Amino acid sequence: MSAIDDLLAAARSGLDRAEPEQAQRLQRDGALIVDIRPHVNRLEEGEIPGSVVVERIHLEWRLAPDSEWRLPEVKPDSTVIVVCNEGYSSSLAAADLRRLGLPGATDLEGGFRAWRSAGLPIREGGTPAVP
Ligand SMILES: O=S(=O)([O-])[S-]
Repeated sequence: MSAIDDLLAAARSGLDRAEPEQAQRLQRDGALIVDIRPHVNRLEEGEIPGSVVVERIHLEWRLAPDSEWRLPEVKPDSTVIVVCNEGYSSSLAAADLRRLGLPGATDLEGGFRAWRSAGLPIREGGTPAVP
C-alpha cells in the first residue's frame, strides 16, 4: 500500500460514509452538503441542488465550529456531507473536519458522479463558492 492509500484508509475508518440516496435523505433531514469540486467540474457536470460550494482551500475555516469565519449554519452537531468528484479527496476533507470538532462530518461515497449515476436531481453547475 502507498502512503496515500494508508492515509485514505485511516480517514475512512472514522467516517460513516453516505451513499447517494442516503445523502439525499440526510439532506432532507437538515444535513448540509458541501461541494469542494473544482469550478470546471461543477460547470461541466452540474451540482447537487441545495449544496453549498466551498473552495477546498477555505474548507476548514468555513466549517470548523469554532472558526470565526465559519458558515452561520454550521453548528457543532451539524451533519455535513463533503462531496468531490469520485469520493476520494472528500474522505480526507471530512476526516479533517471531524478532527476540527465536527463529529457529524462525512462524505458522499462515489462523489458527485455516483449521485448523478443514481439518477438523483442535479442543478446547473458553476455556482460561485461562498466567499
Ligand atoms: O475528486 S476525487 O478526489 O474523487 S478524484
